[in-house]
Amino acid sequence: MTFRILISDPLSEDGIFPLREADNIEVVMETDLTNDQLLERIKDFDGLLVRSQTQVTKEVFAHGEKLKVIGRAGVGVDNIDLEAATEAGVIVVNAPDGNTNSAAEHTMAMLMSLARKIPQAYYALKQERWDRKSHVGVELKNKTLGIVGLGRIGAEVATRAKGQRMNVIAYDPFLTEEKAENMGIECGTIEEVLKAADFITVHTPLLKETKHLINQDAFDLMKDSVRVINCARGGIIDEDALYEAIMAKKVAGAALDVFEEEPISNHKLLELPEVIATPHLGASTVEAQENVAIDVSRDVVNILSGGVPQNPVNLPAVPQDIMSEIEPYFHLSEKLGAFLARLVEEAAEEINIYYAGELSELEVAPLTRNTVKGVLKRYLGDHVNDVNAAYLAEKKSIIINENKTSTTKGFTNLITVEVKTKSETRKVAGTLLNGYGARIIKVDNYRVDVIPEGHMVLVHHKDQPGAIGRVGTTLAKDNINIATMQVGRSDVGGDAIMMLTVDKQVEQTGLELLKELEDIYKVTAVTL
Ligand SMILES: NC(=O)c1ccc[n+]([C@@H]2O[C@H](COP(=O)([O-])OP(=O)(O)OC[C@H]3O[C@@H](n4cnc5c(N)ncnc54)[C@H](O)[C@@H]3O)[C@@H](O)[C@H]2O)c1
Ligand SMILES: O=C(O)[C@H](O)COP(=O)(O)O
Repeated sequence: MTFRILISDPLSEDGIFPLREADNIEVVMETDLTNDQLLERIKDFDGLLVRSQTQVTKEVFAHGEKLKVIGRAGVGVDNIDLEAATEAGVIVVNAPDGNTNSAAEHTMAMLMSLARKIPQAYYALKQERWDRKSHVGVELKNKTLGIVGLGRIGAEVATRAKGQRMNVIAYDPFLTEEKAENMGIECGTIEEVLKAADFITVHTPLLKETKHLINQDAFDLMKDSVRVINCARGGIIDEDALYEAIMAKKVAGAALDVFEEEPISNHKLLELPEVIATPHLGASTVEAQENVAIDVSRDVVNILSGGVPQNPVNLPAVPQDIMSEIEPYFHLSEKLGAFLARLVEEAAEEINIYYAGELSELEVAPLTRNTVKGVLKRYLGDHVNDVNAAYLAEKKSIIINENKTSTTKGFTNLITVEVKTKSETRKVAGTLLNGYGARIIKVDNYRVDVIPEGHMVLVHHKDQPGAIGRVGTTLAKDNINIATMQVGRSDVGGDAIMMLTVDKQVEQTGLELLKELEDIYKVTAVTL
């Protein structure tokens, strides 16, 4: 099978070699598509690679029926509708590390340009104006830089600012006094940072909480003649409030690489001599572009070959060492979920998963997702995958519980899945036998030993002589060969089950005949 990948923003050709080298991937680069053209084109593609320009909207997912992966060659994913991606079961990956250095260097370039009015002076000179008076700057040495958001880029900026002999004070919800001390900077609340700084630079993502984080109230707290820099995302600084603060001489200068609307055109801010700007160039270096294209291409190849991505955005990342420990249980966990979903007659309201033995020591969240996927496929079809299983369960108000215990009743590992519906609770348990693979070892309270594969028939009956024979004869009349049979009973003459594996699927008419037999309560066919 060949997977088709559309690249809709300019990406480094040198960086996409992992895609070019993959035998089963065809790359198409079309970087001038309008939104409507993208909607038309996307239906033919399994993957889409973008930077910040392409808007990956809900409609893109609605049209992209074959889409499996969106790769963001960069950090910010605010141009991608993550909820729509998750709902559609499309995994989103990004490249969070590759452009950190370039973005930090660009921030420093903007900081210095702002302090020394280099763009304004250059512009005057280009216009043949030898104007030294209007372009007197300020030094960075001994000034305080306030950093809002001390993640990858913020921390790199802090190190560089210290190199300029600036004092640095930062606010980040995850910044501790101890970490700040180790970095040789000060840790403050956002108010303390805003009040103390001569220069303020923001390095948060654009989120609901950070939208207009720097607003009129924030400007009011700042020192007079403060200078502000935004090389993170347009919208973190309220552009209208910034305009007013510059007009009121509260803010002496602003350096902007990003804007609330991009591309920006004719904005009143750009007309102010205090404002210097670049058109979202923070990551635009040869090195950063190569790095992010390599990282994201590798993840796309990984995903399309069934592997685990390094930088998933809408799926919790699982470290490789943990993944290799739980990988052998993936098949079992999904089959248990799928098996159980066939046994219940109504929609699941609660799924309880119990991990025992050596599994109780492991990070089992990916197995839980896999089990839930197995259950939900019964109701929602192949559309359910690891990315959207938990999301879809939540949307359907299905409660998921994950439990661990070290006792295993003799098995080194045991997964028990219980599904509750409005009127019944059913459960199934399975284990991975060293060297023999997956086994279902219990159905409800009956002990069995069945490979969870192929066609099965589960018969609930009364423990009476002749019941087994009647089932065998009826199946034989339907030309169904029984491969294996397990029986279990609660007590002599009481309730019992037969678990048959058969060579071909028993059709509905065959099931009806079985159900009519004497002493038979219930018959369920399961194909895994
Ligand atoms: N201009 C560019 O071309 C360019 C290039 C790369 C990254 N970026 C942008 O830079 C920003 C930072 O990127 P990064 O790689 O450092 O991300 P990161 O995730 O490493 O760091 C973001 C930090 O912001 C902090 N944060 C979140 N909410 C906050 C809040 N309300 N107040 C204070 N801090 C808060 C987080 O705790 C985190 O430490 C992102 O918006 C990214 O899209 C822009
Ligand atoms: O979030 C990012 O990585 C930067 O904003 C870079 O965006 P770009 O890939 O469009 O340059």
